[in-house]
Amino acid sequence: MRPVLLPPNPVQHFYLGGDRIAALRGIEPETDRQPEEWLASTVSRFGSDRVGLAVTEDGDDLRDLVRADRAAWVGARGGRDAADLGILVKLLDARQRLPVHVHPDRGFAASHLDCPYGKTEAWYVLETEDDCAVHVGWKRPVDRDELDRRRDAQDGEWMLAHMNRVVVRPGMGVLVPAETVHAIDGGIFLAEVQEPTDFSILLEWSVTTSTREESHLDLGFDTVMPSVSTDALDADALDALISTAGETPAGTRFRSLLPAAADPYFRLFDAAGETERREAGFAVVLVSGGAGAMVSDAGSVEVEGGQVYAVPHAFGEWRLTGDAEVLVAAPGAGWPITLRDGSVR
Ligand SMILES: O=P(O)(O)OC[C@H]1O[C@](O)(CO)[C@@H](O)[C@@H]1O
Repeated sequence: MRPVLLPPNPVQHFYLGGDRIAALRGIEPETDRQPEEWLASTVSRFGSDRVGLAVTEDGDDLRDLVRADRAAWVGARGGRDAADLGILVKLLDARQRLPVHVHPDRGFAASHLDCPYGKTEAWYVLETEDDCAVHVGWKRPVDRDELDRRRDAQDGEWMLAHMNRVVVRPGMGVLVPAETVHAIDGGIFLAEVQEPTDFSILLEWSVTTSTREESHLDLGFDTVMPSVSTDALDADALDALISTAGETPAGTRFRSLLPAAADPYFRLFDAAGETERREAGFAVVLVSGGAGAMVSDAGSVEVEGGQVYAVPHAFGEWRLTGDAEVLVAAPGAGWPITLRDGSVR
């Protein structure tokens, strides 16, 4: 089985952006609020059963292809359901600051949302304007009642002033554990790898087209606020969430781009040129530049900058030839066993 080419799959959203995705993927944005593309997604937006789903060039839902031949796509038993690929990959092209928001962990999702995944996520910075930052975790512990009041007053300035501000550069990776407050400045273009859900708690809906009623997962703030951490994320803990491997050029080895703490959830690598062989396994490949081929015993696929592929396990071990550069996203180490054994929160 060979990798499947995926046409652009832009997603309309509640924040501005999308021109850099359009340029990379060779499309005209339909609106100025098209800031995300969901790559190889077999999950849809919260509240929708279609938006976000990847469709192949032949018009098939990737979800249906995976369901029909799970062993070939995933090569392992288990997962949330027959279409589960263990990760969701997005391009995220912000032209305004994203709202301060939070995602639940697996325990909360299991007990309130009937889902074994939470939404731990990680960002890999592709491009940024000067002095753009991400905002991750609280600098000091915050009081829960005060946070409720600031949320009700939509006091985003207070929230940001209490959060860690990290100026980013291309090639930086940032892991955002579930329950951690976060926001992304306008001007940043990144690849995001996350657990395959769309569970968000918006603390600051007023800078978006979203409403308060759309901000608490239909569960009410009283229910969701306990999954918003009010603890401090201190300097050492923040350091452990940041990687800088990608600030030097990609080489012929598949190089891990995210902090080690991301490994149980998802992995992201880059490589370029005539690469070493990569193990078999489901992967999402973004060709970030150049041209070449993905080659395995199952065949060869010509690739060029701007393309996205879903690579099935049954493609086997593969390598890159030519002068293409790729980003490769893969499920976490030990997945899907880790989904049920309670070792990942
Ligand atoms: O999860 P929401 O509410 O769509 O938030 C907007 C975006 O923010 C992110 O969580 C990044 O912080 C994206 O995964 C998401 O699409």
